[in-house]
Amino acid sequence: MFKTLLEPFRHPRPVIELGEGRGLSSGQKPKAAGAKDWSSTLQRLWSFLAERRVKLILVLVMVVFSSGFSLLGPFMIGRAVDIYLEGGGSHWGLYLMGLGAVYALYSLTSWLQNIWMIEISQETVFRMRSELFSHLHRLPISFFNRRQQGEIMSRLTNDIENVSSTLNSSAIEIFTGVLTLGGTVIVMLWLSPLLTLLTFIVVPLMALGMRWITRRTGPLFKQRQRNMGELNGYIEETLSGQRVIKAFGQERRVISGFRERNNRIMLSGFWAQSISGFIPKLMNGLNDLSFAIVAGFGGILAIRGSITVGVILVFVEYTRQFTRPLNDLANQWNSVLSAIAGAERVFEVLDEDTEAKDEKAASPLGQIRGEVKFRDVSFSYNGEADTLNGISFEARPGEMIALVGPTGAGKTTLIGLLSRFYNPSKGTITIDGKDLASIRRESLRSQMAFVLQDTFLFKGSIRDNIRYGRLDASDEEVEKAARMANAHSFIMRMPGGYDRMLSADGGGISQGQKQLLAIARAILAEPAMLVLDEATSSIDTVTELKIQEGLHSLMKGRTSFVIAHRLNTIRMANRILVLRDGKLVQQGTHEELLKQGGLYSELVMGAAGNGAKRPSL
Ligand SMILES: Nc1ncnc2c1ncn2[C@@H]1O[C@H](COP(=O)(O)OP(=O)(O)OP(=O)(O)O)[C@@H](O)[C@H]1O
Repeated sequence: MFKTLLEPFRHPRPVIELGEGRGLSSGQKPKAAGAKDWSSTLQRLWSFLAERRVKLILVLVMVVFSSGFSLLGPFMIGRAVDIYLEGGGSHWGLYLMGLGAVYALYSLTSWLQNIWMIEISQETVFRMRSELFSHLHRLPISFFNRRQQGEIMSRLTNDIENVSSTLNSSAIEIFTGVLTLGGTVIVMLWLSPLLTLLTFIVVPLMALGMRWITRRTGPLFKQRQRNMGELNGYIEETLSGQRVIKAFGQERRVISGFRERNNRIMLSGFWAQSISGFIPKLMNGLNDLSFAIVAGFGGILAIRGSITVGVILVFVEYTRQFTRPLNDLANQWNSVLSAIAGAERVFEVLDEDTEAKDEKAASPLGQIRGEVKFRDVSFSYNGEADTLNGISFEARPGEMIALVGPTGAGKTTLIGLLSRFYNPSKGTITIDGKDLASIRRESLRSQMAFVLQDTFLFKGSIRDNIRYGRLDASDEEVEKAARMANAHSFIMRMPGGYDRMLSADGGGISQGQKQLLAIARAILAEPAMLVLDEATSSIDTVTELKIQEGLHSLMKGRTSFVIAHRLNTIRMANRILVLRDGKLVQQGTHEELLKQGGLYSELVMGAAGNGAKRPSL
C-alpha cells in the first residue's frame, strides 16, 4: 500500500490539463500553472465577485466589527483583573458586564457576515454556472468532437462546487484572519513592543513551514481536480457504452480501468490531505513555543515591575489570537488552492472560442426556395490534408440530392458545411444566391431539419419529443405530423399513446420507431431544406417501407440532401453525388451514372451482390 502511495513522488505524472480528450500532442502540453496563472485566475474570480461589491462591503464592515469585538474581549478581561488586583472597587464588575455585551455583538456581526457571504458565493457560482452552460452551447461542434462529455460535466459540477464551498467558508475566514492579525499586532505593539518582538520569533518558522507544505500540496490539489474530471469522463463513457461493453464482454477491463483512475484520485487526495494535515500540527507546536516565550519573559518583566500581571494575561490571550488567524489562513490556503484549480478549469472552457461570430453584415435568411450551389469548395478539419477538395454542384429548389460513396469519402462533412457547423477553407456555398457566410446561422438552421442515424430523443412524452420540431405546435398538428410520418399507428398501440413517457435517449422503443418519430418531428418543423442520414442498421421490411413512405412525404417540395444507403432511396433522387476521398467523382441520375460506369456502377454492383438491401454506398 505504502509503495503505491509513494508512486506519484517517484514518477511524477506530467501535468496534462485536459487529458487525451483534448487532442494535445505531447509537444503541446500546457505549462504547469505558476503563481502568475494563480493571480490571473484570482483576478477573474474577483471580477465575478466584484459584481456584488455592495454586499461585499457590508460583509467587510461586519468583519471589521466582529474582529474589533474579538480584540476587545481579552482586553476587557485584562483590565478587569488589573482593577480587581489594584482593589478598584466594583469597576471590575462593570467591565465583566461590558464583556457580555461585546460577545453578544460579536455573535451578531459574525452571523451577519456569514449569511451575506453565503449569499454572495451562491450568486457568484450561480452566474459562473450559467455563463459556463450558455458558453458551452455557443461552442463549435469541433470542441465537443475533442472531449469526453463527462469531463465537461465535471467542470460544471465538481469544479464549480469547489469554488462555491471555498467562497462560502474560506473567504470570511481569510478576511477575518487578516484583520484580526493586523489588529492584534497593533494592540500588542501598543501594550509591549518587547514582548511583541519575542512573539514574532516564531513567524519566520511558520512562513518556512507553510511554504514547504503548500509547494507540495498545491500541485496535488490541481492533480486531484484533473483526476476527478478524468474519472467522470470515464464513468459517462462507460455508462453510455454499456451495450458495447457487455456485447464484447469487457466488464473486467472497464472495472479495472475505473480502479486505476479511482486510485489516482485516492493517491492525490491522500497526499494532498496528509501533507496539509501537518499545517495545524506545525502551527500548534509554534503556538506553544511563542506561548512559553511570552509566559517566561513576561513573568521576568512582571517581577521586575516593567509590566502588570493583567498585561501578561492579555498578551497570552493575544498570542493565541495572533497564531490562530495564521493557523486559519494556513488551513484555508489549501482549500483556496483547490478552488483556484477548479476555477482555472472553468475559465479554460470560458476561454474557448465560440462558433465564429456571424459577420456584422450577416442578414436573416427570410423564407428560402432552397437553391443550393457549391462552388469549388474545399475543407480541412486539421488545417493540413483536405477532407473535401474542389466540390462543385447545384441543387434546384425541391430537388432530392443523394450523397453516396465509400466510408470516409466526406458525405457527412459535406452536410456539416451546408449546415455551417464548419466553414469551407476555400470556395463558396450559396443558398438562393446568398453566400452562406453572410447569412445568420440561426436563421439558416431554423429552415433546415435533420433526421440523423442516431436520432436523439429527450426524456419526456412522445408528444413533447415530436413537438421539439416546433414548440408552438398544437396537439392536432403533432398528430397530423405523426400520421404523415407513419408513426401514428405504432404510437397508438403503445400504452399511454402520445403521452407515453420515454426515458433518456428514447429507451423503450425500437430503432425504427425512433426514426419514425424523428421524421414526424422534422415534418412538424416544416423546414425549407432537409438533411437525412439514412439508417444503416437493418430494420424489418414493414418498418422500412413505413420509413420510406414517411420520408417521401417529408421530402415532397423540399430541397433534400440524403446520405443514402439503400438503392430504393437512391433511385428516387433527382441527382446523385458520388464522392471518393473528398472529391466529387461523378454526378447525375441513377440511369446516367449506370451508363457512365465507374465508381457508382461498382458500388451498385457490390450492393446487388449484397442482396441489394444494404449496399456499402
Ligand atoms: N471531427 C473530425 N476531425 C477530424 N477528421 C474527421 C472528423 N470527422 C471526420 N473526419 C475525417 O474526415 C473524413 C470524411 O469523414 P466523413 O464522416 O465526412 O465521411 P463519410 O463519407 O460520411 O463516412 P461514413 O459513410 O463512414 O459515415 C474521414 O477520413 C474522417 O476520418
